[in-house]
Amino acid sequence: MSHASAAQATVNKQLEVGPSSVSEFPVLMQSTPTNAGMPLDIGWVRSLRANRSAIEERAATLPKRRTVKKFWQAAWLLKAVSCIDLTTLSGDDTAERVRRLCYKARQPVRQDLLTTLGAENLGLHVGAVCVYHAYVETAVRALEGTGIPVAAVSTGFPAGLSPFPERLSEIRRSVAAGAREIDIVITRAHVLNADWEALYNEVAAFREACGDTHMKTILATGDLSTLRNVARASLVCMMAGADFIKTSTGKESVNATLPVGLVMARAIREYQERAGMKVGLKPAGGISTAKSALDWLVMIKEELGREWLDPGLFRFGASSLLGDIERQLEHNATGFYSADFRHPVA
Ligand SMILES: O=C[C@H](O)COP(=O)(O)O
Repeated sequence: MSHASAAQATVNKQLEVGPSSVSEFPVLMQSTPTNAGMPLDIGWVRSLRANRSAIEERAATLPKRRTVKKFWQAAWLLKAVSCIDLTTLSGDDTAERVRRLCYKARQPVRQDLLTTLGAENLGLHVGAVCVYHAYVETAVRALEGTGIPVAAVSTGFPAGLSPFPERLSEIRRSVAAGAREIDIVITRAHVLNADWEALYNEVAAFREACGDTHMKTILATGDLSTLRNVARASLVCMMAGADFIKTSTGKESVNATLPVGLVMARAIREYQERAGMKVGLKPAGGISTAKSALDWLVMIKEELGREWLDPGLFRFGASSLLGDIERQLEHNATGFYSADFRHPVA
């Protein structure tokens, strides 16, 4: 067995999964569309309900159901790293910051820590680097030869209110600049007005503009008012061809929460059961601790199964999560916590 296979086997064992396969880890690069979509089924959309108190209760118990400790915790955290869309979406972004982020994306965890954890042969890197259109080319150049895709936020991110033709051409420009993943934002008013046809047509047009490029659909759930709206909007976006549904832009006042994630995960499950297609989930916004990353992974494993614990079907959109995970991995490796400044991201 090669070093990489041995490391793979260890990680898989610690994730309590079946036979080891080196193709499962390091990172799978599924950046081609996975969801063909289907015609809008308005009856199905309107049939979706969400029982807030049951969902909140389930979300509250999830983190207590599985405590992931010691080596098992390190394996789960390495998996979390492979699922991060390492993000910078700030008004003061610079080419230099984006290049530093890309450098971190290639080597997300210090080599000495990986060696101590026996994970030096995993070829670990993050799921993608996520930037504004203005920095797509910079990121593509900085990641050349790594296989790490660049994701661009698009369609008038974060509000999604620029003129429709501009939103379409923004997608096309980012694709032409080399983005392999496009994170679009929906028009929240379509959801709030229950205009499912308008939402479907909008997302289907974005899908077409993306061509073969992987499309993540940001619902901005903090703006959608009810969990029922979250469930219905999730389903409409999947019917319109979203490869991933993503919770938030990171700019709403409430971003990724476990109850919202649960509703979206169940919509994904229902879509798979009835339409036969697998759609990914990307919680984004405010996920900044190793503990919260583990809570999300546990939720995904419980609701969607081991298959979804993979960058092809699950991503964290996060600007500051990686530093805390690396710090926790250092604790796993050495028994000591180090200061935050020892784990800079960009
Ligand atoms: O899509 C990613 C989010 O904008 C990142 O949000 P964050 O800065 O709160 O981690």
